[in-house]
Amino acid sequence: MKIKEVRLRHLNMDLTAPFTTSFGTFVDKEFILVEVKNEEGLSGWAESVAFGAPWYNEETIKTNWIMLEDFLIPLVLDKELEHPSEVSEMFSHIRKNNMAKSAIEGAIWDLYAKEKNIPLSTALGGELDKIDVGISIGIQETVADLLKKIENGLKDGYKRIKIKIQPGWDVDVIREVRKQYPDVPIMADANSAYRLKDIELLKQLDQFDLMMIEQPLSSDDIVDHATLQAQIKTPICLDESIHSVEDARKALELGSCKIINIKIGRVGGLTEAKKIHDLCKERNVPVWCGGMLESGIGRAHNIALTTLDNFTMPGDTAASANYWHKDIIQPEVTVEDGVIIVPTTAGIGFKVDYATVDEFTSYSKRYTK
Ligand SMILES: O=C(O)CCC(=O)c1ccccc1C(=O)O
Ligand SMILES: [Mg+2]
Repeated sequence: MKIKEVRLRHLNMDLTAPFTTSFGTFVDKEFILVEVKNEEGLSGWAESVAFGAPWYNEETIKTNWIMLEDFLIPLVLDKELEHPSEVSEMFSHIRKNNMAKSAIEGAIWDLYAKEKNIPLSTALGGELDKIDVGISIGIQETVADLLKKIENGLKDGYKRIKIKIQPGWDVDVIREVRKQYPDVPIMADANSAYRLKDIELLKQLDQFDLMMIEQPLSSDDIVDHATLQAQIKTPICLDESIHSVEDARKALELGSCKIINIKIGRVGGLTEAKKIHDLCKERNVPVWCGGMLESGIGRAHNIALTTLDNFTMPGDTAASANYWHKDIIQPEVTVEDGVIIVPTTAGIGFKVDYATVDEFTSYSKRYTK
């Protein structure tokens, strides 16, 4: 396989509703779409999940664009590749910038699967033909608004409800939700909003039988999380703190978490994501696939990854319509009874809708050797 051309596009898509986390509110999603082409003009696609501002991690759309243009694209253009797993090796001397790396690595995985005429899920070694998904609900203005969103999510069939929390929107809110829904699988995601000094408050969450609490403490911490996990019953799931299979190994060895949220972008690509999956499987630690408000292209990658058999908990890959007025793939991602049917056609398994891509593209650039 040889990459003869790379095209970067900058897109901006309006969300159907604002999405609020402890670190900020999204009303739209700006992102970079990566298209790689081989000698026959076949295209592979992926997106960067970096946000416009460095809220979730240190990367942004602009830092990703620069990393891609100055370092990552030149490393892959016109190189003979046997397998996409070589890409993360080629990038290994470049520190961090995982979302930028993942964006081009993912596009190469898609192209590889298309060249082989197999689904991306199969190329990754995934075997599930359908996957379970849940929904992530942002911080709302009122508890009534939250209960309404949960009702809609359950009506749509989602298999678990994730509730974003932050100081001031936590124990009392979850109590109300539990009162209304005593048996629904519920989890909370704090996006690093607490510190160990909040331990008494976090202990109170134990009474609600949550599936897990996601990333309660600092985004760069695995030490305090271990202290916290030893003192609460609710399983901790790490998101922001895990950037690699090595981070996962250390967190598991310290007892910092009992579950890991795998996000392809956060860990630098599909190859590393699979390694984390494999390590967790070996250690009987369940994983699930997180989301970054992706367009259909990122969503398709998440679906493919989730077909690996240790993705035993519902992920955040909700339907396209949960986020977008119109998605950039055909067909859009749909969810029925909390299940997504895994596509069986080559690569990501969804057609890229060029006209809609163009509609949302503000600028683009083409790279050749
Ligand atoms: O629905 C999704 O795509 C995931 C929503 C979500 O929880 C999220 C959205 C933006 C940034 C971080 C997170 C997160 O999982 O922490
Ligand atoms: Mg999270």
